Amino acid sequence: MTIGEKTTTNTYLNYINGSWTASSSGEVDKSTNPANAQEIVGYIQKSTAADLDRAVQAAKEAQVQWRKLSGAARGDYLFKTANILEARLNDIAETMTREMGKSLPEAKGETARGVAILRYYAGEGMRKVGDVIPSTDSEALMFTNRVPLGVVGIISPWNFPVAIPVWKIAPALIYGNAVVFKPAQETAVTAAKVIECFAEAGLPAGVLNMVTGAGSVIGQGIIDHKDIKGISFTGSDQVGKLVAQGAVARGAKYQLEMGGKNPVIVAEDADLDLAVEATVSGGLRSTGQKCTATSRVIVQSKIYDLFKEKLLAKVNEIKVGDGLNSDTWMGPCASENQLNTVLSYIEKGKQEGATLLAGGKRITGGGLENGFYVEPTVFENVNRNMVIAQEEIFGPVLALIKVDTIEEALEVANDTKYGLSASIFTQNIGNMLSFIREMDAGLVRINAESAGVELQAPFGGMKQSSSHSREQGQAAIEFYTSIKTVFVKA
Ligand SMILES: NC(=O)c1ccc[n+]([C@@H]2O[C@H](COP(=O)([O-])OP(=O)(O)OC[C@H]3O[C@@H](n4cnc5c(N)ncnc54)[C@H](O)[C@@H]3O)[C@@H](O)[C@H]2O)c1
Ligand SMILES: O=CCCC(=O)C(=O)O
Repeated sequence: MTIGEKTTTNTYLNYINGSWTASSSGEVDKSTNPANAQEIVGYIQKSTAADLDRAVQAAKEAQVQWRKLSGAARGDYLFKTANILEARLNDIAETMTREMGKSLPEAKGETARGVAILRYYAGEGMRKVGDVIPSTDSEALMFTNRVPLGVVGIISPWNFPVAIPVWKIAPALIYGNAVVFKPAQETAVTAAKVIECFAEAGLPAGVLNMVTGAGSVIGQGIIDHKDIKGISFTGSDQVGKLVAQGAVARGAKYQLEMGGKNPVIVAEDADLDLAVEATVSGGLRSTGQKCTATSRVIVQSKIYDLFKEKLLAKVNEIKVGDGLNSDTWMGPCASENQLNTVLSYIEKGKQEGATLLAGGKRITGGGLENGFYVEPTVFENVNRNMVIAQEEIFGPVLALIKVDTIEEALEVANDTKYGLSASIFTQNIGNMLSFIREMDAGLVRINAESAGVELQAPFGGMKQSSSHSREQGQAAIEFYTSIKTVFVKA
């Protein structure tokens, strides 16, 4: 520890074959608080390929019995886990805020979402998994059944450290798979606390394993491991492409959920106060670090000036600070790397000729000097080809783009490689229908912000935002199982 660092630290271990275990490397990484880089939240294992191997072997052995349990019996473990997570909600949410910076109310909301996801998938153990299909042979019975993949590898990002792991682990388990989970190293303490809930629920040893460590070692190890039959990945499109290439090379199933460059269209007939509220919330909550965050604000020229004035008034009211403080609306960027990425995009925007209307700088005063804070930032005079209109920034930066017509708005909205989420504010049914029909995004929202995912509905993107698969709701069964068609004749 260097001088000035403070810690209440615990060291968090890997969870392998039902035991909390130190890495064979003997090395740990530290997880620090982005609101105050001198505070260490915990130490986490810097694992090796040998640790991963042990986890995969344990999962492989445990899956043999796990898949034989009824869906209801597997569901019971998820119900128990949900109750434990609910009882620990405050502690886990606080850890999340300390580890990645989002405000405590948002962290509590996310943890509560984790509880609801567990209950949803616990119930899924009692729902139908197949269909009876008429055979051409009148004496035969033909139907479909679903079988688990075996061992699945789960690789998750740092921005939703409870919800994303849970929305992958819960369906994987309920459909009879065993899991090897690699969380983002930035939020591995929160992840360990979530896994503690599964362990406390008495999940059989080996069914769920967690191995923390570098993406290039443990993530790549999951991609390459011959005994991992499916990989569910959420993260950047650069790493997602590596997952896809590696999985295809060895014939493993894979699922990718990646970035977004999500637009909101504000039509001239929109309720402007609602549109402003949703743009600020959708673009700047969680410091803009949601894959569904609004980053392009496409506004019809007739109401552009009024919308801009209202938007800037709201943005200027935002209170930035430590997410644990009750008056904080927006916390820091999740890491120094993330802060530097955001600042470099802001510089790029200025160089390309966009006009800075608000923010644009790191915040170092008022007790925030040890954190990775950036001002909520708004640009105008952005054209659709600029880097800030094309690349995912993953920070609190809004780019205003003026258009004349809804047709032009849709054309601009679709003009990126991404297609995750999008929203429109309008009262005109024709505009709504055009948007629903023509917007290339996996999630389209009318008169609602671009962020906000419901656990019972399919979630995923079009174009380069995803592998065209869907997570959550009943859609999850498509990834975590294979269909077996059964023909029976006495
Ligand atoms: N579409 C969605 O559902 C969704 C949700 C949340 C975040 N995201 C995206 O995630 C990104 C931010 O998260 P991030 O910075 O953690 O992403 P990232 O791609 O850097 O990391 C994601 C995970 O991949 C691991 N990883 C890194 N290198 C690897 C490698 N070579 N092989 C295998 N695994 C490796 C990381 O350790 C981490 O666990 C953004 O692009 C965001 O849009 C998408
Ligand atoms: O970061 C991706 C997930 C987004 C999400 O869960 C939400 O918008 O609610």
